[in-house]
Amino acid sequence: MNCAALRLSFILTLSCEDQAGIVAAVTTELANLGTNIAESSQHWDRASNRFFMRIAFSAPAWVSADAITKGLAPVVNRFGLSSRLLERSRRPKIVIMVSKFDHALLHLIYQIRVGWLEAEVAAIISNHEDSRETAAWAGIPYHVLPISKENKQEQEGRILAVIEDVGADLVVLARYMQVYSDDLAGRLFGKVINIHHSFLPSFKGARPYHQAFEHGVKLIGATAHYVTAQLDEGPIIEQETERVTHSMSVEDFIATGRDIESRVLARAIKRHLEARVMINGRKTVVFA
Ligand SMILES: Nc1nc2c(c(=O)[nH]1)N[C@@H](CN(C=O)c1ccc(C(=O)N[C@@H](CCC(=O)O)C(=O)O)cc1)CN2
Repeated sequence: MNCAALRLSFILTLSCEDQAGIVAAVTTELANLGTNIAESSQHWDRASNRFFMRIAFSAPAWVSADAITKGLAPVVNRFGLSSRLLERSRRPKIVIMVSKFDHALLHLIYQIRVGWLEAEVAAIISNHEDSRETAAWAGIPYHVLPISKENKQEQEGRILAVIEDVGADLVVLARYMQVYSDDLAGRLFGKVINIHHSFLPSFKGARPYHQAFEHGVKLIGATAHYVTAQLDEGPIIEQETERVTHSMSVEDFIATGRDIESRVLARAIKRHLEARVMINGRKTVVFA
């Protein structure tokens, strides 16, 4: 009999103030629960004196998530752990938000189709009609929610309704060019990833390629980050840059940037969905 068929996969992430004995206590309890550890990563952040850990493990099918949570409770209380247990039995659901530029959206659909990104696109939300055909081709529900200064609050309520209706685990802003209100950004903190088309913290806000072009930069880049009320200042998850030269136009910057944006966003989502990203104040810990 294939023993792997009778096991469930979990990921445990935890953080706390650094102190001795955390790894030993956690792994001992996991062993007592009959689990097999497949991957373990740790990081002590000197600046904040906080300890971060990510453990991927499998458990016999009769060991439920509740049993693991109960078994770990004494360790959680002893060390004051902030912990999260993720069961990897179902594909995570994502909602992708897009405006007019669809390169990042198309790249995500492709990476899911070829199996590199394990996720289900439960819905696409846009403030424009431009990606309706793409959604129909991919068999994904498409919600057009036009936005204006007058209807912003109502439109954001409809965004929330879609996210809640489909049970989204993550919202992806794939060049969605509208600023989330402080309320929406706050309510969804840690659950919304944006791709900004610059090497942050340079060139926040609108038209970063034009800003970069005017500054005569020799590198352009893209940054995937969690969305916060402070525009393009959320905890950074993934970045990449590429060289540019004086002979390139701003249109060349935009064309070069499309591939960088798509790759960076896809890597950030993959790492988030695998619980490899832990928020550490205004920064992140990203376990490879
Ligand atoms: N609260 C937040 N909302 C959003 C963030 C964020 O970090 N926090 N990221 C943006 C994406 N973005 C850059 O990556 C961005 C989007 C829009 C603008 C902007 O100035 N938009 C104009 C309208 C532009 C248009 O309609 O074409 C505006 O809102 O007045 C700047 C940066 C997503 N939201």
